Amino acid sequence: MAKLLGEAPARLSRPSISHVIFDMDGLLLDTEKFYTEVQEIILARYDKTFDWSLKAKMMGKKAIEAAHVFVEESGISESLSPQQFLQEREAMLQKLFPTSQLMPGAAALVRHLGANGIPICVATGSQRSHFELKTQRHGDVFSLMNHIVLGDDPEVKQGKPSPDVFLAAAGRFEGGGPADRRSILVFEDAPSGVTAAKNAGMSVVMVPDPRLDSSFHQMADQVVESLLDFDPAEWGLPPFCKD
Ligand SMILES: O=P(O)(O)OC[C@H](O)CO
Ligand SMILES: [Mg+2]
Repeated sequence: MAKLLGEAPARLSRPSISHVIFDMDGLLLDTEKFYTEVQEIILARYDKTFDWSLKAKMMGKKAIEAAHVFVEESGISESLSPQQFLQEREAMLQKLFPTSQLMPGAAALVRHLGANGIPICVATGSQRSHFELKTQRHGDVFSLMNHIVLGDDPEVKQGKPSPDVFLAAAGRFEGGGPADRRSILVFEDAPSGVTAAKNAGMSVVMVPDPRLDSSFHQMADQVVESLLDFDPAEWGLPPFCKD
């Protein structure tokens, strides 16, 4: 099976990458499954099914923005407000988040780029309280980041697909980051995140969940099945050492 799922037509003009920004949920950490699980439980109470077309519209967004999508798109806004939805899922999420695991290939890629002096950071829609719970067992990886920009950062006025979180992340690299934003490579799993990175003028590798409709792959510059399949050398980044 091909590990490279897609390639944008502009492959030959691919820029050389100097800086890397990682998304967190569903990209570095396997936390998207927790959101799916609790949202399935909540919708089941209304005799409704949580499916991947709704998931695609929610993932990557700030909590309150995703909550509006959830109650409106599922047709339960008369019974449950976005705020009530967030309160209800919070208790379940707080139990699940500390069990978060790294996605395949995440630790190796972060360590490789860090060891080779590539400036790296995280840009997530996740709020600080959730970030702390999700990363409590993964300080060794997250401590390698130059900085981490969270969804409740004052500079992030709007969540993804707004470019705010990626522009804030770029601006916090030494010297304000590279002038040519295309030389920043963003790793993302969510449609809203890929759009946000493109809105910020950056290059994007998408690592989508296989259940996500492939029409969402189109905006990404490259689509891979797993971080294990990413080849840094294709982007002018230091190559992995061959054993
Ligand atoms: O994918 P992230 O890291 O931007 O997180 C967004 C939400 O917390 C979950 O969809
Ligand atoms: Mg994500």
